[in-house]
Amino acid sequence: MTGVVIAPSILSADFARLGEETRAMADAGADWIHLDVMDGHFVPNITFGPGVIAALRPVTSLTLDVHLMISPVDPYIAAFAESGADVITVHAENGPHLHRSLQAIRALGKKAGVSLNPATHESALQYVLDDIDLILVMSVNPGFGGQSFIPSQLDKIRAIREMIGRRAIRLEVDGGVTPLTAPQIVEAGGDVLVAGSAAFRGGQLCYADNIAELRRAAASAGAIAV
Ligand SMILES: O=C(CO)[C@@H](O)[C@H](O)COP(=O)(O)O
Repeated sequence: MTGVVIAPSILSADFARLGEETRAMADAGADWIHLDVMDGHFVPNITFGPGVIAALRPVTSLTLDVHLMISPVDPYIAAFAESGADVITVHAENGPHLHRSLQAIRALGKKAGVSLNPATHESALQYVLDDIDLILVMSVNPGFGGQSFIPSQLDKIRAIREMIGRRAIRLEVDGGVTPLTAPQIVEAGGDVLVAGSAAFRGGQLCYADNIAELRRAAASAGAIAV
């Protein structure tokens, strides 16, 4: 559980070359690959399904961190588990049976995550804390890359870090993560940084520098006031 994980979001990759982009990010020093699954219903955008994740599985041994922004989610959990996902995250806002979804993910041998939209209070996590491996704070409204970090989410990250206590739960933050916001996020308690635009900007020749810059920024947390 030590160290900050850098997880590039392939939402910002060149979709015509997803395999090559995933490999390039792995070679550039990424820790995990974050995959945003969107259905055009739970969020106003559509991306890809388990077939694409299954196609990327042989490309890298890095953790495939799958964020399901789909509703309903339960009928698709098994397909995403079979696709080779390592972590499967569902939304607390996604229906009345969050606990059941988390049980289903763990029963399939995968790590289970819960995500909260920016307007959702952290108390939604209270009764599932012993059923999860990861909490994902959306620091933008989900659907698109390139949005600005919503500062109010720093208080939520702090509150969730308190709630986690000594449990082995990763606290992931996604949306507007850049070398400027990363120190504040880590200072507040985030330990997995999902970055789309900041990781992929400039093309493949820049990926190693982009990852290194995010890592340096995360490591500088503590040297700043928030
Ligand atoms: O899930 C999402 C957006 O819904 C994110 O993973 C974005 O891909 C992050 O993009 P940037 O804000 O880092 O550009």
